[in-house]
Formats: sequence, structure tokens, C-alpha cells
Amino acid sequence: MNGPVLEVRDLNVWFDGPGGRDVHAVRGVSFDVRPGDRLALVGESGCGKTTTVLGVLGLLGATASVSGSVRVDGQEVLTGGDAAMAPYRWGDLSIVFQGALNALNPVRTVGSQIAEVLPRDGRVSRRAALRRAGELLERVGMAARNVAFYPHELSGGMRQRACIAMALAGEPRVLFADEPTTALDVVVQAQILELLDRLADELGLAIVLISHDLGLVGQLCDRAMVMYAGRAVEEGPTEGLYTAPRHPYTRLLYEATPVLGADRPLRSIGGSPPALDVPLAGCAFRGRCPDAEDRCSLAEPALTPVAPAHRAACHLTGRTP
Ligand SMILES: Nc1ncnc2c1ncn2[C@@H]1O[C@H](COP(=O)(O)OP(=O)(O)OP(=O)(O)O)[C@@H](O)[C@H]1O
Repeated sequence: MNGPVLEVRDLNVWFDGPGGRDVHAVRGVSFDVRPGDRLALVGESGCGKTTTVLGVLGLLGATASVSGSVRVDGQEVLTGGDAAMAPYRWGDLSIVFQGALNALNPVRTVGSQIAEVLPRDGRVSRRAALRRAGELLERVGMAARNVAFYPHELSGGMRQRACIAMALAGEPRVLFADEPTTALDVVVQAQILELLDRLADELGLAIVLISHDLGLVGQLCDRAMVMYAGRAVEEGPTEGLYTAPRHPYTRLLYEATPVLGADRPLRSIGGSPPALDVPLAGCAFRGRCPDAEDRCSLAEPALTPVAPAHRAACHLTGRTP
């Protein structure tokens, strides 16, 4: 089946904010994930990447209000509440949480923690569950005997592999990986990206990588959605976002990203993203945008096609940015 596994349309998330002012953290985000896709959600800290994914998976707490549409295999799961999403979560759709490698329970073995999240069809013996946990560890490049190890006995990279094994327990078709390489050294970062790449190939798994690093996503993903202030401001082939960015934010984000071998100075992006607990007038990026014009304060630009499979939300996209 080549149709999308996941279709997200006009997703909005509000959090109860201090003083009764709601934080509009995700603003009208839409994307599809098809079997084998490698999509990245990219942007600075606080731009809404994690909230988007947790909103899709129905994992936001009671302080969040979510609207829009989320379909799995064409079946609406958002409006049906938790009961509608529950059959898909950890099964078809799984996630490696941000900071997961540091969230393993230190007093339980890795094997018992993986065994706990295995889907249960009837009674499964402890021995069979540990055997399956060992198979999952082998799948992520670890020896099965690591089931008996405690998290502190493993390196950071191995703990992250164990977390990925855990996320594979329900045999997902889409794996969200939220900043899976943060806190790992560059060599181990590359190994984790290679692992995700291999799993995508071997299992036909779709990967949605969440990262602040536009350079890094190009190593794994062929398509990226750049987010700013809770919205998608540009989306398209990853390569095109580097070579021909059509939103000034994407360009500045790339210029602020160290890329091995790139002969260019690094520049930080001045200013900070706007507060999301007050209504935004005009383009959310205009206060930091070197190209901003008067019209940018009048209306928020819509995401519009700028090239095949490439869209940008900038009033200036008619011109070369
Ligand atoms: N539980 C919450 N209550 C209130 N506001 C929240 C909550 N969770 C996130 N936010 C706000 O929503 C916005 C988006 O946060 P989110 O964590 O999704 O961003 P992000 O792009 O994933 O950044 P990071 O990589 O730092 O997690 C931010 O302004 C954040 O402060």
C-alpha cells in the first residue's frame, strides 16, 4: 500500500499558560508520512517540533487542547480521543523520546525494561519475553546478552540503541525519533544515524526525525519541514533547503549550522522567537528577518508552492532570498 500511513492536517495545540493566556504552540501544521519516508521536523528550540509529535500521538497532558485531523491508514484518530489512537500508539506509530537514553530505570535491567513494553498476545513467559528483548537488541546492533545489563553498565550510544530497540517492540511502521543524537559525541551520533538508516531500509520503516540541526537531518532524511513559532515555514527536499532555501529563516538556520567541509563562516540568528501567548500579527519571523518589508507586518504568509514538492511561507519568495 503506497498511500500515507499518517496524514496530519491543520494540527493546532494550545497549552494553558500563566495568567490564563493560552500558548499557541502548534499552529496549523500538516504533513503526510508514507511507508519508507524519511522526514525531518527542523527548527530552533521551542518552535513546536516535540509538541507536534506528541499532539499527533495523543501524548499531551490535560493542560493541552488539540485540534485538527490525524489519520492512520485513512482512519481519523484525533477526534475520537485516546480510545481511537490507543490501538496505533506503540504499534504502527512509535517514538524514541527526547532524552530517552537518560530516562531508563537505573535499577532494572535493560532486558526487563524492553520486555515490559512488548505487545502481549496471551501469556508470554519471562524467558520468552527476554529472548524477544535480546532479538530486538540484536536488531539495533547489540549483543543479546546485554539484556542482563543495567543502564549504567552501557555507554550512552548503547543506551540509545536500547531505547530504539524498545521503540521497535511493537513493530512500528512509523518511528518518530526526537533529537536521538543529542548528548552523544559526533562518532556515536553518526552511528545512531546509520542505525536509523539501516532500520528504515531493512524494515521499510518510515522515520520522522526531530532535530534542531539542519545539517544533521540531511544525513538521514530526504524531506524536511522547517518549523518556526509553531508553524511550518518551509518544506521540501532536504538538499534543496541547503542549496536553494526559499524562506530567510531556513537560510539563516543553515548559516548557523556547522557543516563538515563547508567553507563558510558561522553566523548566529539575532533575536529570539516571538512569544506564543499573544496573537501574532504578520509574519512571525519578521522581527529577526534581514529581508523584512512593510507588507510582512500586515499578514502571515501562507505556505505556497515555490518549486516541485517545495513550499515556503514568505511574502518575498517570488524573489531569490
Ligand atoms: N507542557 C507545556 N506547557 C506550556 N507550554 C509548553 C508545554 N510544552 C511546550 N510548551 C511550549 O510550547 C512551545 C513549543 O515547545 P516544543 O517543546 O514543542 O518545542 P521544540 O521545537 O520541540 O523545542 P525543544 O527541542 O527544545 O523541545 C514552546 O514555547 C514551549 O515553551
